[in-house]
Amino acid sequence: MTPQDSTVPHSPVMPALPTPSKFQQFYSLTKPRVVQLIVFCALIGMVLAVPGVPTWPELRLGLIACAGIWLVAGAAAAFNCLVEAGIDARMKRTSWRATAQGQISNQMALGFSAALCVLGSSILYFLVNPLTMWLTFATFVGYAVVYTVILKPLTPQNIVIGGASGAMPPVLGWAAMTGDVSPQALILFLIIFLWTPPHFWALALYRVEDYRKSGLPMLPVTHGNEFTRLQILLYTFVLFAACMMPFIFQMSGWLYLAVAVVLSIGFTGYAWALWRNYSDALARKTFRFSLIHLSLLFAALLLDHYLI
Ligand code: HEM
Ligand SMILES: CC(C)=CCC/C(C)=C/CC/C(C)=C/COP(=O)(O)OP(=O)(O)O
Repeated sequence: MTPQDSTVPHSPVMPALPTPSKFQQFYSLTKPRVVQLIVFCALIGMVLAVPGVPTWPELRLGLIACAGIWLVAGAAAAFNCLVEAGIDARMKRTSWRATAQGQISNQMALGFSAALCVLGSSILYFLVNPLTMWLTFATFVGYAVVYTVILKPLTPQNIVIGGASGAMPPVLGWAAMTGDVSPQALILFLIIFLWTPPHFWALALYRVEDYRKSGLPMLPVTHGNEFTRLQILLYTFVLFAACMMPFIFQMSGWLYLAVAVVLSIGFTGYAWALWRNYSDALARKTFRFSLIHLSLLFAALLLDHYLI
């Protein structure tokens, strides 16, 4: 059961969940599952940046960089929870958050976010390299300030432009290992960038009432269900092409290609089915499939790099 399930009002069958500990409350502000996938994508950037099997110093550098990126990404997520405490309180999906419930004060959340950001940035600056620190810090600002504070309340294209910060992890991983940003890393950036709109809009479709209440100009609220479904479909087409790029540009082999084709057909298939015949249940499945798509796509890059 997820925490948001506990917000079902006065359910006769659902016993109240025990109040989470202070540690759990702070930890959940870092959006752990999202950040896990973010760090995994950074890890794949690291793996592809190093030809063959990594040496022990490379492995150690990679693990340290993962820790630094993890901390700064968690800081960005916590800052988002702080800024959006009022909005989160209005939405069923997010109303359980400790900041929304007032269990963690604004000062505490700010201090927590700042501490994670300073710690993570210091690790990256002193133990990895300054370029990775600056890129990761720019990503923090991109998500915490540009997306959360400026774009999200301003335009339905918020997640498209803001998605650039979510797409940065492979670039950060690559920079950590090589001290440089390469075109190959930018291909991985492009894949996550194009994946983000169908990922988010599928969720926004079946959570549309939440977003209406929030007052945020999310696409299904401003442009309706049908237009959003069309956008999802179009993005999955372009994403399909982008997912072929690692093979075309010889960053991967046949294993990746086979997995990428199957996953892309799956994602486009969901988007097509959603376009033809909408239901909340299908939108939910499409959102869930987006997570499988990105996770397996990047796992295939890893396997391909080592096995073939
Ligand atoms: C601006 C970009 C993005 C937006 C607006 C967005 C939005 C969301 C939202 C609203 C959820 C919550 C779903 C729920 O509570 O049921 C979610 C879940 C998730 N997102 Fe994203 N997302 C973005 C980018 C990313 C990126 C870049 C990644 C990873 C690389 C990612 C990975 C995930 C994962 C793993 C979940 C599931 C979390 C869970 O099950 O608790 N998202 N996303
Ligand atoms: C330094 C670094 C790598 C930073 C990564 C930034 C980051 C955490 C990107 C993930 C994007 C994300 C959690 C979107 C959730 O959307 P939302 O915030 O609109 O969702 P909500 O409604 O659940 O708050």
